[in-house]
This record gives sequence, structure tokens and C-alpha cells, in this order.
Amino acid sequence: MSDTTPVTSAWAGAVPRLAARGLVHRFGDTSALAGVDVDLADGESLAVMGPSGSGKSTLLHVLAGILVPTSGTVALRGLEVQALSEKERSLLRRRRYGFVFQLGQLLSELSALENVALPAMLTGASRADAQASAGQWLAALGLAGAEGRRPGELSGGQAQRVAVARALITRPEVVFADEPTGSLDQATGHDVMQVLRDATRAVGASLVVVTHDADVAAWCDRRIDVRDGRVVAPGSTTGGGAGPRPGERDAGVLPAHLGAARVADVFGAGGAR
Ligand SMILES: Nc1ncnc2c1ncn2[C@@H]1O[C@H](COP(=O)(O)OP(=O)(O)OP(=O)(O)O)[C@@H](O)[C@H]1O
Repeated sequence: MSDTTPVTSAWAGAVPRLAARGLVHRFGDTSALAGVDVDLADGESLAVMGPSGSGKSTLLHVLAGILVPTSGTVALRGLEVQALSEKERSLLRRRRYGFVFQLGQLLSELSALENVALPAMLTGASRADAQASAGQWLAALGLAGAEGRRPGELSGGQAQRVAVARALITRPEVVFADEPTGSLDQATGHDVMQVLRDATRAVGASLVVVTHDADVAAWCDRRIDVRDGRVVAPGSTTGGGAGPRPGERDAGVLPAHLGAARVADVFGAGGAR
């Protein structure tokens, strides 16, 4: 780069997709976050680890605009989320974020197809378009044929794949996952993490995963450790974003049910953004 190259905040890559500074959050007398800084780059996956009660979920909720921090800032591409009204934050979550939680988050009275279509309809798609897109998502995530099943008729791993499809149908900029493999056995958990990471990458979204489990964290590009509301190990790596992950011989090869070409064909290579 020459001395005359302009370096401004508009320079590509200069602004992290998500940037949090000085996050403090108190629940009454309890200090859940005690000064957290964290950046999330475009397309990056970040694992948030730490013991029970350390503040992981609170951090995820503050980053996602579900909770407003007691002090500090959270910027999505420069937009200060904590300064928005509750209604604006709700719209932002619906349009620009996706969420995957522990098992049990799907609406039990709706079919898999209807569960996935719902966020698209809430952002203005017609029922027909939303259901067509939901069908493509379910097929891309290996659930062709399961469209009509209700959550109670799906295995845990299948239900979490439906949840991944539901999180991604609106092509969010950031996906937030809180213990997404929490109720699954280890093999199924790895399967879900691979689907979550690869499908998130396929649409160009960034990913934040809260987990207790180092093997789950190893699926992410980067990991931070939280203790008593502070980041104690910023940027510690998990074995590298490009290296093989548990249960995966070649990180560049997607499982058969999530072929790269298939996802790219359906949703556009490189994603929506
Ligand atoms: N709604 C709330 N009201 C009061 N205190 C809360 C609330 N939510 C969290 N806390 C407290 O804030 C601290 C951080 O909780 P948080 O749920 O963020 O931790 P965590 O690391 O996600 O824990 P876990 O792994 O058990 O889910 C804890 O002391 C917890 O008891």
C-alpha cells in the first residue's frame, strides 16, 4: 500500500461486520458483562466459550440486540444497535439476523416447511414464495421428504437442521447460535455444526456460536473465552479456520447432503451480500 492510499472507514474491510466496545450489562446487582470488546469480520465464525454463568448468553443477547447493554456499544456495519428503539431492534433482528437455539425452538403445530417459511413471510414474502424457498432450503440441508413433518416427528438432528434453514432463509448478515448442539449426542452435534457452519458460509453470513463444548467451538474460525463477564482469551485459535475439523477429513469438502455446488446453485455463490 502506498503512502497516498486513502485509508478511511469506507475502505473495504475497514469496518467489521459487528463491533462491540466496552460492553457492560447488569441484572440488578449481578454484573453479567464487565467490559467486553469483540469484533466479528465478514463471513467469520466465532465461538464464545466459558463456564456456566460466565456471561456467554448475555453477550450473545447484547450482540444480537435482544438486550440493550447497561453501557457500551454494538455496531452492525457502523449502525449503533443499542441506540435503536425496541421496534427498530426487532425489525433489525428479523431482517438482518438469524437465530438457532437449543432443541425445542420450532413451533410444534407447524410443519417443517411452515417453520422455515415463517421468517420469510414475516419479512414480506408471499406464502407461495416463502414455501418454495423453504422447500429449497430443506432439500439443500438434506431434508427433502420431511417438509410435512411436525417437529415432534423429526429426530433431534433433523429438527436442528430445520432450525438452521429457518435461520438462513432470510439471508441474514449474522447468525447467532446459543448451544445449538446442546441436546444432541456428539456425532449428531458435529453433523449439525458442520451444516450450520457450511450453510452460513454459503450465504456469506457471519456466525456467533455460544457453547460449553470445545469440540463444537473447533468448528469456528476463532474462539473467545469468557470468565466473570470478561474476555480472558481474546482471539485464541481453535486449530485454524482452514484445518480439518472433528469428524471431517477435508475441511474443503462438504458432506454429501450439503454439496457446495448445490447450495451455491440454489442460493447464489458467495451469498446474498
Ligand atoms: N434475566 C436475568 N436476571 C438476573 N440475572 C441474570 C439473568 N440472566 C442472566 N443472569 C445472570 O447473569 C450472569 C451471566 O449469565 P449468562 O446466562 O449470560 O451466563 P452463561 O455463561 O450463558 O451461562 P450458561 O452457560 O449456564 O447458560 C449469571 O450470574 C446469571 O445468573
